[in-house]
Amino acid sequence: MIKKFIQGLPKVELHLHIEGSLEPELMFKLAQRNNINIPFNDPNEVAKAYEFENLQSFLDIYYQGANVLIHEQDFFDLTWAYLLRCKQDNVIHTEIFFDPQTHTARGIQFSTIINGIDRALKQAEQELNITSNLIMSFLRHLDEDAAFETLAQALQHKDKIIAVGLDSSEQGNPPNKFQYVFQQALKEGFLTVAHAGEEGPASYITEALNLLKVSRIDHGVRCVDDLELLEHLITHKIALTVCPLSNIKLRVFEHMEQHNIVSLLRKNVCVTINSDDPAYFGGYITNNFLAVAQAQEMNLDEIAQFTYNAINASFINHDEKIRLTNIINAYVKAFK
Ligand SMILES: Nc1ncnc2[nH]cnc12
Ligand SMILES: [Zn+2]
Repeated sequence: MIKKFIQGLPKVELHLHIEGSLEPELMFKLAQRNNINIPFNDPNEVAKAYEFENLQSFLDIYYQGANVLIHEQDFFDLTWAYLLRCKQDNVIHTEIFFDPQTHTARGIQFSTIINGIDRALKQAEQELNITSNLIMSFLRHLDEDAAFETLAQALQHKDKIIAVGLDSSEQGNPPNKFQYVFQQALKEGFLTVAHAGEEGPASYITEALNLLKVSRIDHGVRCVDDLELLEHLITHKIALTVCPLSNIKLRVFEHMEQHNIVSLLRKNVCVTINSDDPAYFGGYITNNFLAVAQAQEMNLDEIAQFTYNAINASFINHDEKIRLTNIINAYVKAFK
């Protein structure tokens, strides 16, 4: 019954890297189409290579996979494939990241990337009834000057980007490294988010809140190491976009039974369930819900609360939040 409830539940995703939705089959297709060499013989071999020790061992393979993305149509195809998966999973709204520097470093134009992604998002609103927002993420292993350059490129596409974010290798690359570029992004009217407290310490979460003025924290599971911070998150309703299967694959937690997301939910932290890089971590959003529910017993109201939290933490306007909340209310009522 729980499984059926989760499958049918309308969902909102807030933490998805579009490059992380590149399935091995599409990677192969694009490699052939663009004449790019990849170090695998077939899609099965790719999937077998996805055994990770930590965040860095994943990132090394993830950036390599992105090399097959060259033309605007490639970025469209990548995004469209993800949106079709969203439809299957009953996702009604999604806020996705893209990493422009992964591509501009290879000579791909910023406009090629964003126009392909944006075209798919607009088509999904028309044809699939899925709304979306796009978040541009800076790579934190690069320096702040490179982030400033990327921000300058984004200014021509302000209408397509709602927020800036911060991702890639967390440890040793604290939020304070990017405080001036985030200040500038805020001045330009972008909202801000940041990956913090995934592998890095709770102090990175505090820094992201204080220096980068983030509206929500991506991952943030290490917040439990600082009780004052935990209280702050609860009082100020600051959302964490948690990615359960990612956390297991990257060994943030050893087993799903030990994951702290359900305990955080019961402490009234605004936690949400997301898929991060589903092509690499073995599951889209429904599978993330199922994996948590299989490992830790929850009732239907607790499961639905993840979606209510995601609606509240999303970057849609008040009227849209009410519209989506009513959709969930109707689903929960009909199911019971
Ligand atoms: N889980 C993750 N953490 C940091 N950077 C990422 N880029 C893609 N997935 C990421
Ligand atoms: Zn992420």
